[in-house]
Amino acid sequence: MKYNDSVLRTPMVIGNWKMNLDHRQAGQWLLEYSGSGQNWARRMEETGTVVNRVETGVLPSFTSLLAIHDMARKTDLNGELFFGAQNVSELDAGAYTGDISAQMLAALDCRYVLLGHSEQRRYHPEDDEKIDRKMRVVLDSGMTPIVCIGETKLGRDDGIGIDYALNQLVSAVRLLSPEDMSKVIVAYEPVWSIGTGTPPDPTVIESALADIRDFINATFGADVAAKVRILYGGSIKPDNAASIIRRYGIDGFLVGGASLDPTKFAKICHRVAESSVVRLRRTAHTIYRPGKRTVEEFTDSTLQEPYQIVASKVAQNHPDTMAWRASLALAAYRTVGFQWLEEQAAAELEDAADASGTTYLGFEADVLRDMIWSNRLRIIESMMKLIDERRIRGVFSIRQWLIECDDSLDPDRRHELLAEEFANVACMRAYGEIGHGVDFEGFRRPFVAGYLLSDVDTQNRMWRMRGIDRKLHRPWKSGRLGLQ
Ligand SMILES: O=C[C@H](O)COP(=O)(O)O
Repeated sequence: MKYNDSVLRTPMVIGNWKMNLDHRQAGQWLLEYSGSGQNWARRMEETGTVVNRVETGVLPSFTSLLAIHDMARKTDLNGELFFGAQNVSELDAGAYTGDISAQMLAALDCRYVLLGHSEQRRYHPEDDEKIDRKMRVVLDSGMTPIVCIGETKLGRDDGIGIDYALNQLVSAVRLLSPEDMSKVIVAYEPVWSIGTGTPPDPTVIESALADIRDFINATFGADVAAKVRILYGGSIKPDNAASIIRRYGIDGFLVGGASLDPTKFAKICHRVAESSVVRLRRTAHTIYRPGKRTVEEFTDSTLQEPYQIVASKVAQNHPDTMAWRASLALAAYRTVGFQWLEEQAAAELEDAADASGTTYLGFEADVLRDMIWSNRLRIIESMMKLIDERRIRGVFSIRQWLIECDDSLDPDRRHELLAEEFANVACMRAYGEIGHGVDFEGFRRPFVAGYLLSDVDTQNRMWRMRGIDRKLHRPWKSGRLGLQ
């Protein structure tokens, strides 16, 4: 598995209350959140939706920390909602009027300490050197630093957005060992998006976070890069959370304004939990091509005889179109390297002895599906190669992704569809049903489509895979964002 695979990390949502909510208001917030906030989790459990756990936490002011600490114990939120501080002194103890030490925060059971927030950098003499010392004391006290980085509007206009943020990260983590670094959380917050209601385009966030993770990989190695959670912060609201979290490699949010309202905060957590379903299991069901939303359209425009006829026949025989979408999906898998999928599945199967379930090419269906999922980046790379060689054309994607992309769906409906999609194993069933009558080799070369199990921006990913210098990639400047 690759270090940039989101499935490796638990997503998280952290509310930064800044200088808001005194200790009484904080108590009230907690009561309201424990009512509204937890309902979504229960609802998802009741409907049988498997969700990845979302780690949630708040960063109250120093004066509210004790109240949150005590209240969390009294409500059923203990262990469900964590908390931390918005800053800390880099010094241990002594005559430092107005400072709060890491030891004091640890004694309050703080889990996180926010470091280097742009408002601290702006309104206080918070510099990179101080931040790296703070990082040390926080880690030594057993807490988790959340280090904020992000460019100003000036940096963005100059086209040095992510480089500016990366420089901040370089100095914040320069004293850390790989082991220390793996405990750190990074929050990318472009300063110009904080409190403005205008986050960057999701594809830009995705690209920035990928650059940050690439840097961590290059500096600390792939194991560390796979563990570090990278959050986005800046104007996150319930309305935009879903479209951002579904992008590749985004591990959650640092939420300011919206976290002051417990209901909004809970909704954001809900959106992240829903997305985590998709992040965990993106089974393949759909052939999709931009502008051609249905499989029928895709087939009519892309497949040639005799394969078009085969596909249409399958469709007629399977009014549940999901089934034949799945057949095409599997044809695509087969196109790009079933051999290594089979090899890996075989290795897995040595441990999974139960051969009594549905089998596919001798493999237990769930095992094979998981193999496909966990190796999807490799599949994508193979597909990219085939696209480059012009051996396949079109774009291949997944039904969950389509559902998520469909802005006409209201959140409840989207949730229903995702749950339904997640629950079914049509992919494997369909193959079992129709596998005998279809000439998969026939599907192979001319058309079965290209971009597999991927929610990444095609253009960016291709560049990255080809090792193109990211400095040449200036989405900030050129305004060329997203899928071209
Ligand atoms: O720490 C949180 C960020 O500064 C984001 O604040 P915001 O959500 O109000 O834009």
